[in-house]
Amino acid sequence: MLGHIARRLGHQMSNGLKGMNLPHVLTKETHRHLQSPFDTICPVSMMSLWPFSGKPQDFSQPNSSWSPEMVRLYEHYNALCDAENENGEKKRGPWRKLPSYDRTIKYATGGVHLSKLVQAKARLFTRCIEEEGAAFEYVAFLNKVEKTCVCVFQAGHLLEGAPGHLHGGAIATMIDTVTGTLAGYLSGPVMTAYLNTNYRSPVPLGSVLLIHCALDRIEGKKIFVNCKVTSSDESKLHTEAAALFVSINIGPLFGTQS
Ligand SMILES: CCCCCCCC(=O)SCCNC(=O)CCNC(=O)[C@H](O)C(C)(C)COP(=O)(O)OP(=O)(O)OC[C@H]1O[C@@H](n2cnc3c(N)ncnc32)[C@H](O)[C@@H]1OP(=O)(O)O
Repeated sequence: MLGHIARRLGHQMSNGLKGMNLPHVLTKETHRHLQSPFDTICPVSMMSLWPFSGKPQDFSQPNSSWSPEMVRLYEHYNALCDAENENGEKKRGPWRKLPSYDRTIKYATGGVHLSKLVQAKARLFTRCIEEEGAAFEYVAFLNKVEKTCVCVFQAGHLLEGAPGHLHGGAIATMIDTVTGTLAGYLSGPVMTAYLNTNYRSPVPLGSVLLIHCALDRIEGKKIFVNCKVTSSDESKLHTEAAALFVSINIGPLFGTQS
């Protein structure tokens, strides 16, 4: 959700804004992002990545735990990121693969409720387990034309709820993550106000799922997003959800009201 700000901040810092008040920069970024929701999406290789310590790991790249179905779907959506024009030349398609790191803004100050120790150890919930394949393996793609996001998700063995099946909270976590990512790319920093989830059929552990999210509407500060979780061939509906995100001023998260 805040990854775009980290990337943009990196660009600004490399251009000599070091020492600027961070919340002030972030607020400016929020406004800039609101005006131009998609132009911050760029390939990882082109990003300036301060405030990460070095080049952060993109966890949404294939690893050895990914099943053939997971890899197939990754390659399918990855291929949609490139398109050909009528002359057969390659150009960027409407889809973008979104990188996924284990933190958003690694060295940002603040987290007003956190001790420095906790702050230093903080990790994005879905990226907090180091064993590949054990929990949340996923990759998300964003379609800037359709204002949709699709996530390919492989549910690992540490996510058990009912015996042999995926925990409902883990499903909700992924829905929150993907709908929140879409809302964030559309409107800048947001927080989940509600997430209404209907579980239609249980998900066997180890399954590969598709999580399709689409913008429903934006009303002022409110971004409404709907979501469907299906089997990888889309024949079985597992979960439906409707989420409301509210645009926020992220200053308070960093210890200031401005
Ligand atoms: C890359 C990874 C992405 C991961 C994404 C994960 C995102 C998260 O999980 S965030 C964590 C969970 N969410 C939270 O902790 C949020 C806690 N709640 C809050 O902070 C606030 O209530 C917040 C920000 C949602 C709204 O507060 P605030 O900005 O003051 O909004 P407020 O002015 O009260 O309301 C704005 C509008 O939203 C509406 N609204 C706010 N909350 C709700 C709600 N729960 N239900 C319905 N409508 C609501 C209000 O009625 C109002 O509508 P209108 O403009 O039509 O009058």
